[in-house]
Amino acid sequence: MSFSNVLRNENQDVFEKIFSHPFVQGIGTGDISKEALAHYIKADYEYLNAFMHVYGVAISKSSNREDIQLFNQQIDFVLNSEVHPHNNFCEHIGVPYEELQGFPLPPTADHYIKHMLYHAHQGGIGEILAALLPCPWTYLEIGQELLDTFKPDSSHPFSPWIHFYAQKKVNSLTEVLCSKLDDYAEQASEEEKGRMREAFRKSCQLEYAFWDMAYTQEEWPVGKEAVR
Ligand SMILES: Cc1ncc(C[n+]2csc(CCO)c2C)c(N)n1
Repeated sequence: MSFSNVLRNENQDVFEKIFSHPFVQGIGTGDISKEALAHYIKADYEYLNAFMHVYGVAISKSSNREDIQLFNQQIDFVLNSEVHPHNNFCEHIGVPYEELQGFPLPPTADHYIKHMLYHAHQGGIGEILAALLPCPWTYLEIGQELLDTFKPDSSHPFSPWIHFYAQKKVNSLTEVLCSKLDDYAEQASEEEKGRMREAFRKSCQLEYAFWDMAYTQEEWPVGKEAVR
């Protein structure tokens, strides 16, 4: 079995918890509060900025053009395509996207980006890929699950979001990251593979926690007002 499939299998428990989370199920039923959607968009906009920084660090550690090309393609997707699912949520709640940008991250999203940046700076390309992979992989499977279960048509408020993540392009972006991770895993020591497994699992847990953060509209318990 490939290393990426080992990672996927040993995190089946967390993937299932993500599919059944009330925010994710709410995308399927079309029923989520406007406040939770706005909270999600505010945090995700900043999260995606940090995600591109992680790809930037990966580019700086790349030793060949094939890897640079792969990370560049992922940045292009985040920059130019991921605005579509965000716009779907924004249109639904009737708030312009621009009004939800530039907010400080709540604790869980802050934890998630710092976890990825830690592996970006401390690890090699294999470890960075392991930390990044749950991000497209969980969204691809959420899209596929919601498409199969709810079969949204054009009257469904989140049909564009569901179709976006269930699409072939997200599948191929995930597959290419998996096969690159498998290449690096073949050369990696047992210790390095241990760090990859740890990074992957924590990102899965943080994907779950991110949905929960948006659903509960998590804030810092004290000192929320910015100090300038
Ligand atoms: C918290 C959070 N996790 C995952 C995604 C989805 N996503 C982010 S980047 C990317 C492309 C992979 O390079 C995909 C599919 C999101 N928007 N927010």
